[in-house]
Amino acid sequence: MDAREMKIKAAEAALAHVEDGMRLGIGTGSTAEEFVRLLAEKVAGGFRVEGVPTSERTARLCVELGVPLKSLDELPALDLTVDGADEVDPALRLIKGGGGALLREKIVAAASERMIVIADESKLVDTLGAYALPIEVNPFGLVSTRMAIEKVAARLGLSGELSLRQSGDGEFTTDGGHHIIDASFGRIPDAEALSSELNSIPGVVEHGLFINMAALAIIAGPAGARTLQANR
Ligand SMILES: O=C(CO)[C@H](O)[C@H](O)COP(=O)(O)O
Repeated sequence: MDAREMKIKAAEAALAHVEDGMRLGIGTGSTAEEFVRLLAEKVAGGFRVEGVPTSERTARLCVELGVPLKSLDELPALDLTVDGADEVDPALRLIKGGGGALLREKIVAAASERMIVIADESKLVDTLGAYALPIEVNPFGLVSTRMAIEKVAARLGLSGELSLRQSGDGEFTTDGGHHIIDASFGRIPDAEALSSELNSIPGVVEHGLFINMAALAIIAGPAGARTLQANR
């Protein structure tokens, strides 16, 4: 089974949690897109859902495939969000934002009764941090914000390269008009402490640590999909 097939397996298993009439947060990335494709097939067969996309990219795919969309202001409380992740640890702490949508992803997940994460098994780790942590920052005062990130990281015994994400023609810009610093801290032993320290920096708009948000993770490997439950 190749990586795409594993993503499809995870997406299929997540679809089993979606009930007719649900208000759904719809994630971003290649795994979430497999979910959108499967959801669109069900919608074409008469299944009713209303989706809130977590990015312009996801919105475009939903429109193309006929998945009905609403804005989060129109549907401010959602039943379920299904989204991918860059890393998942055994406590279902996540690193997200590889696709640059972490701010809307976190807002949508927080507005949802439940979040289900779907991923292939390469995303499952013992400790978060091998994947560089995306930190969404306001373009104003970028150098000061970067220094503040280095300072809080050092207080927690973390260091590593902070690189401003680039796209083809300059700095990568998120759907909200911000930039992303990818922080290669390596192992993050205390994700909760890093999360609250980063939240205290004014120029940090949001970061990719999702803690106490996912209720279930559906992880697909060559033998099929298995479900991990959060112990809360
Ligand atoms: O957080 C994300 C986007 O901001 C994605 O969920 C994450 O990057 C995983 O993407 P993929 O399913 O393509 O591996």
